[in-house]
Amino acid sequence: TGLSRPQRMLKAVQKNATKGDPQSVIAAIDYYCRHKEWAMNVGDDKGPILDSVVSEVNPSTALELGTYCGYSTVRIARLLSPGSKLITVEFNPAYAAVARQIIAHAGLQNKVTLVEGGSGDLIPKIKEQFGITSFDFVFLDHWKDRYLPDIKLLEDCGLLKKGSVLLADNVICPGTPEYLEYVRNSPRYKSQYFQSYLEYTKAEDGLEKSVFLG
Ligand SMILES: O=C(NCCNC(=O)c1cc(-c2ccc(F)cc2)cc(O)c1O)c1cc(O)ncn1
Ligand SMILES: [Mg+2]
Repeated sequence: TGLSRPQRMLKAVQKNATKGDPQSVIAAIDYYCRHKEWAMNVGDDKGPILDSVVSEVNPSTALELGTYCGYSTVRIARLLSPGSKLITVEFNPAYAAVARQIIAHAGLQNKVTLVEGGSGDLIPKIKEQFGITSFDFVFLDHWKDRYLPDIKLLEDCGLLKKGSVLLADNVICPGTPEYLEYVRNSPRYKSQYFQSYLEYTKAEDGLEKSVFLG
């Protein structure tokens, strides 16, 4: 049945983006998804909000849950200071295979570690496997019903510290009601909603930024 949607997106990047140029990779994906076929990248409406939070935090250690094709991985990694690391977790091997090639096309493979597996299984192993004590920044963009259990897991594993910033995609569409209720009502978080649009559409969506208070 030919190429998958992620594989078609990869071909568009390889055809239209300049190797080693993250901005051209981002532009090629956004063009493809807006004019050819929709895909669940954070996109060019929410993307600048992601960029501004990453730039403000300037994380030494960052975690992304839900790589998909690597679009937000490239957005985040291109803004990291030298010596900083982004770990990105993807459950779906087909997605991970495309993401590795898109991240490499952008020339960001040295800043990114892509780990294949379920976030619930991998999070408890991160300290020992990567020698990371805590994350300055976490981007949540994976299965929407995993957002809440996974931040509780991050808390329990001691991977968040005072000031760690969580940024969650899709809090309106598809929606993450339990997660939102938790971060907005917990005394352990200071939460803020950034209204935007579902990628490449006119539907409402937004990002929730939550600072861990320790
Ligand atoms: O689907 C897996 N991950 C993507 C999570 N992300 C989403 O589901 C997602 C969905 C949407 C979305 C919004 C409106 C709509 F009509 C349809 C989809 C938008 C987004 O921005 C997302 O981020 C997945 C599969 C698998 O086999 N293993 C591990 N993960
Ligand atoms: Mg998303």
